[in-house]
Amino acid sequence: MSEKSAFQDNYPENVAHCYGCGRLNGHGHQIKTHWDGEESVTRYRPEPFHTAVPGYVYGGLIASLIDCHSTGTAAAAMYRAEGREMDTQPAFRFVTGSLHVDYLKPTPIAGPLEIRGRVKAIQGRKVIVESWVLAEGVVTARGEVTAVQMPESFFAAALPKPGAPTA
Ligand SMILES: CCCCCCCCCCCCCCCC(=O)SCCNC(=O)CCNC(=O)[C@H](O)C(C)(C)COP(=O)(O)OP(=O)(O)OC[C@H]1O[C@@H](n2cnc3c(N)ncnc32)[C@H](O)[C@@H]1OP(=O)(O)O
Repeated sequence: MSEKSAFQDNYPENVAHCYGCGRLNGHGHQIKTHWDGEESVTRYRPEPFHTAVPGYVYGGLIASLIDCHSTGTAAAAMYRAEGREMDTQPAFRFVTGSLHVDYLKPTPIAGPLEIRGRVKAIQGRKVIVESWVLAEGVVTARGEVTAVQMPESFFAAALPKPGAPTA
């Protein structure tokens, strides 16, 4: 069942607001990623305002797509490694420890992009994922992400402290 839903559809609510992949972020990219055998795949259609040089995609968007595609792949890979469905608890919540992107060719803004990923290694709490961006079947960018399972302290650090200024 959850192998058919997108990885991101299974994110618990407290990690479902990410600008790149959160289904609850109405301003975000809301990417959707699925397994395709041993690879993960996301399809995304850039908007005209995602322009860098006219006709080509802004590199920050490409980095964002690689980032969230890869962190989602990391989480899904942990479920696979444990033989668990993605909607079961406890959830494997990941954040980006490092993000590396090589821009190989200009990425045309017309038409859909495909982001594909593959797990390079699962090492304790971290998963290393390599991902690449294809436009019309041509690889235009390649990335590597080290995704790390969030320590419990992550949420505490993210929340405003009682009495702290809010603006
Ligand atoms: C699928 C279905 C359901 C899924 C269910 C939920 C899924 C949920 C997915 C949510 C997807 C959201 C996707 C948001 C994508 C962002 O945009 S996240 C925002 C950007 N990232 C951040 O803000 C992270 C900020 N950094 C931190 O919070 C901390 O530095 C970290 C990354 C959590 C690491 O802290 P820590 O765990 O205390 O660190 P530590 O114990 O020293 O390190 C753990 C391991 O990670 C390694 N590591 C730590 N930092 C780095 C680094 N920068 N580079 C390389 N390795 C590193 C360490 O070397 C160590 O490795 P080992 O020694 O164990 O081999």
